[in-house]
Amino acid sequence: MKKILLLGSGELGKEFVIAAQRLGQYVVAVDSYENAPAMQVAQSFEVINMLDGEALDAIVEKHQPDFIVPEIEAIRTERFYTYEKQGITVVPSAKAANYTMNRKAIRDLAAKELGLKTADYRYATSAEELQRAVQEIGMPCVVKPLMSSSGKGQSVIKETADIQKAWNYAVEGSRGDIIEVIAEAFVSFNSEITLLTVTQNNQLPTLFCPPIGHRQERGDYQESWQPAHVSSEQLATACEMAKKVTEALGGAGIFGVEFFLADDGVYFSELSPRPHDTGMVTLANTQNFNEFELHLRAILSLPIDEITLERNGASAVILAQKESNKVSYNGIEEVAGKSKTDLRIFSKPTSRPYRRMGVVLTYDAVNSSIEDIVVRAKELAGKIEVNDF
Ligand SMILES: Nc1ncnc2c1ncn2[C@@H]1O[C@H](COP(=O)(O)OP(=O)(O)OP(=O)(O)O)[C@@H](O)[C@H]1O
Ligand SMILES: NCC(=O)N[C@@H]1O[C@H](COP(=O)([O-])[O-])[C@@H](O)[C@H]1O
Ligand SMILES: [Mg+2]
Repeated sequence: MKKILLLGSGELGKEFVIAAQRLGQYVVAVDSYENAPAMQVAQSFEVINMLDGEALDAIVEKHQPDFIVPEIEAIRTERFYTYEKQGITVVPSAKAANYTMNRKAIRDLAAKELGLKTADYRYATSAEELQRAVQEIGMPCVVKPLMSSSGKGQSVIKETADIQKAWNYAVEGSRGDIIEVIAEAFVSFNSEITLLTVTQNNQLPTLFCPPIGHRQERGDYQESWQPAHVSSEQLATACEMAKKVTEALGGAGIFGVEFFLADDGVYFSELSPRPHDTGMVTLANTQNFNEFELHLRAILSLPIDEITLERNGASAVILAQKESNKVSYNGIEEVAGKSKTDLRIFSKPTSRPYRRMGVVLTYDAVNSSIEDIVVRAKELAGKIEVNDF
């Protein structure tokens, strides 16, 4: 049995812990608040501020884990290099977690070092610098804090009057201590995908899951589906780029590599060195192993014979509308009564506007219409109401 220190205990962590429990592992789930989803199913838990390096050191020292598995980006990841030197395996690697928590590190690696095609981009540390950046890359463009996730602090500049607003919004939405933003040329893509990529130990080959399509609003995913319609040329290009970037980051585990598919080619956007939110569609048993099981197997160096598409599926998010610390749900019975449908409520102890509280999962046979499955997921997610009790 291995001891896993899971840093971040949201919905993705919860499914990962379930996968770990099923293979007899021990998990200490960590987050900034009590009763977080993954804590509800782990053997043990800790509540700390993960951006506090000393607090991190203390729990690593206390639990002496075999593996540290980051589940969110907002962690004092610089400390990971030290843990790695102490002989702890940071998943997938200290470099992967550290580079991806800062958009600058991962973007420069992808675009400059590895030569992957990305949107044109500039960095800015003030509203004036942002103005210059916008002049250079043109409008519309997308502004994001260097440190943020799930669309926090992200906005689109369409005219000069938006620049100051975009700067203020990015600063407000920035996590961590760096006040700097990236401005990216707006890519008018036809679709976007997540390519779940599994790197393995012992010289075993990198594996790819069938591509996942998704739709985003406010920088956060609303529906995802698998498989996405992608031409074989585009898929081959995406796989090649995913292989390059995951190899450069090192280690074993699953990565969610995000791409924009446009008329002028495939753009690398960013990646998560961990299960991806859009990959929750694999909870509809679209594959022989879901993304959490794949992450665990890769970490433990367990064989993954192959990854196969078992059926088509979709996920649609259930969002809260208001703040509450007494959350309950209406409509579960109605959704549960539908065929080829399932759902997950994450059991987050509190809600706030737009907080993701659950997902509805729909599926059908491999040759069925993906469009119909997505429509069904979306419609059924709309039937679940997050309420006070
Ligand atoms: N340069 C761009 N051109 C067009 N759309 C973009 C661009 N950058 C981001 N977007 C849109 O915004 C979404 C969120 O962007 P991104 O993935 O960079 O944000 P994030 O905060 O890291 O989100 P998450 O952590 O949930 O992956 C993208 O999936 C895409 O729909
Ligand atoms: N795009 C990243 C992502 O989906 N992360 C997932 O959301 C949780 C935070 O949710 P919360 O903000 O509702 O606590 C994280 O812990 C992770 O599971
Ligand atoms: Mg993203």
